[in-house]
Amino acid sequence: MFLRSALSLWPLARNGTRSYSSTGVTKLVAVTVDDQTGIATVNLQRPPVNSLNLELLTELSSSLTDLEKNKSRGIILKSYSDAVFSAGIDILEMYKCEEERVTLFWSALQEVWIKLYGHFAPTVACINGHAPAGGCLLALSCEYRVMVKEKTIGLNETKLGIVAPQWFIASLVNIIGQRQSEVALTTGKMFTTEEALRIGLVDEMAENTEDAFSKSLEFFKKFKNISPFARAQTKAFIRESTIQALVKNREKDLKMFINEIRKENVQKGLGQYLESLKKRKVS
Ligand SMILES: CC/C=C\C/C=C\CCC/C=C/CC(=O)SCCNC(=O)CCNC(=O)[C@H](O)C(C)(C)COP(=O)(O)OP(=O)(O)OC[C@H]1O[C@@H](n2cnc3c(N)ncnc32)[C@H](O)[C@@H]1OP(=O)(O)O
Repeated sequence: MFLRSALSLWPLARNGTRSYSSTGVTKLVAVTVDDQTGIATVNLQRPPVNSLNLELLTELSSSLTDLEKNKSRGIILKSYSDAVFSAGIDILEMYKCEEERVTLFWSALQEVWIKLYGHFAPTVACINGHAPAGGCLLALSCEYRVMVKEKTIGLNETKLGIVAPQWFIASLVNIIGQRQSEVALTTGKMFTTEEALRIGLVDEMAENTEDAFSKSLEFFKKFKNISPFARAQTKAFIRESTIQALVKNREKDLKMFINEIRKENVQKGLGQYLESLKKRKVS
């Protein structure tokens, strides 16, 4: 009954799923909701590597708001690409950036993290490709991670000469603990899927995207006999202090980000990193 009335808020059904985008035109984020289960698939689709720019984050943020309003039964976050889940922040948002745009950009990233980390329904990252830095952050924000074999994941910020903000760090520490996080963050370690599974950074390994998706769906079955309210409130209690640490310091965090990326040595490093990306290829 509850499911029916919640789902009736969604746009027209098509082949057992409902698709929508908050702008009415699907662009960088496509959301489909399964009619039977009420589970939403949020597909990131910004070629070539789903790097996170202002437009993608703004769409993702409003999709998350819609899913919260429409009482989705769960979210699977995945990529349109079998190669890359998300390449993290679009370096062009940090390199030679205008103050107004970078302010909007960082605020949108904060907003997405707050909404995803605190989403009331169960969330799964179906990591069907590489997930460095901001890509890893999105995966860490979910409750469960299924990752396709032979990909890589990690917070590699120090390799770019930048510092992962406290909320990135907290998201990692809450999953793999302080010691493992310290080593990983200070060395900018990118874990293979197999390594990530061993340290609990991901929960399951999959053969391919299809396998990852079906394993992601299985996660929701764990809550079949659990009260949705009890589940959601427990999640909120567990995550509250981590979320509040950013919510209370958003302005300070924004200023720190802008100060940091404006430094001459950081700008130089980002420029060199962009150049090196253009020269190299990952198999
Ligand atoms: C005191 C502290 C206080 C505050 C904090 C201050 C500071 C800042 C914290 C900021 C946090 C940043 C987090 C980030 O997310 S930074 C981004 C890090 N991302 C990466 O390092 C990933 C880089 N990319 C890759 O490793 C590979 O591209 C990848 C493995 C994802 C995919 O490889 P593949 O071979 O499939 O593709 P490529 O040929 O490499 O790439 C295709 C084209 O895309 C361009 N590209 C890739 N990644 C990015 C990116 N992140 N931003 C912009 N552009 C990107 C790449 O150059 C290719 O372009 P073309 O050559 O085709 O033009």
